[in-house]
Amino acid sequence: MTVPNPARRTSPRSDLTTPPPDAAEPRVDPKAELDFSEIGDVLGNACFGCGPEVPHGLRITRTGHEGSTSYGEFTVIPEHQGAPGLAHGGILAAAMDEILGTSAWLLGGRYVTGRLETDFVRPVPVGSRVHLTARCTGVHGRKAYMEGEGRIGGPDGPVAVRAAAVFIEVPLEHFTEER
Ligand SMILES: CCCCCCCCCCCC(=O)SCCNC(=O)CCNC(=O)[C@H](O)C(C)(C)COP(=O)(O)OP(=O)(O)OC[C@H]1O[C@@H](n2cnc3c(N)ncnc32)[C@H](O)[C@@H]1OP(=O)(O)O
Repeated sequence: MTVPNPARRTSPRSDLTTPPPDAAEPRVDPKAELDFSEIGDVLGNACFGCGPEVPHGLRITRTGHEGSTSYGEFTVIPEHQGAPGLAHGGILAAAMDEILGTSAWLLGGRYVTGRLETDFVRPVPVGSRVHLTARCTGVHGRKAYMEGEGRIGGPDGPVAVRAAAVFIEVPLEHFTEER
């Protein structure tokens, strides 16, 4: 297996996903926190990322949070393959989108992914349990800057994927208007 060179893989962040100097510190909304711990499935069960019974979905379990840092896990199943025996990169990006979106949710607004940048650091074999972490690095207007990583086998396992993103706050109509 190819060994990644950490010196060349410091961060997926670009200027677009780096908070500006005058960004505010993230503040967790107590009501969103309540959603996280007591409702969990507030968005329904159809989500490809976290729906517990979506066929071939990621079925990510949110395992906890500390401030805006959130944690989750999922298992790579054969239907998540790209190259034989290995997770598809799009699956790993979707997993990062989900956990980054979870941290954005904790801020209390309704956020959608505007931009998602991903570094694929090492291959992830089918059967792996992937441990996801995400956090908010700053808020500026409607923009929430996010970053996170996925590790193989445990919270201290080797990093397989890193992501940085900017999420944009949207009104409720974003989800309800007819298109
Ligand atoms: C416990 C339960 C947990 C629940 C946890 C739930 C987890 C769910 C996770 C899944 C999340 C998703 O996948 S969401 C689905 C994927 N995403 C989408 O479908 C979004 C599609 N795109 C859009 O609808 C739109 O482009 C928007 C809303 C993103 C932006 O449009 P807009 O509202 O007109 O805003 P606009 O004026 O263009 O931009 C507002 C500001 O954001 C910046 N901005 C906009 N787009 C970008 C961009 N790509 N990259 C950088 N910056 C951007 C602009 O420069 C501007 O900055 P400034 O001028 O203010 O400085």
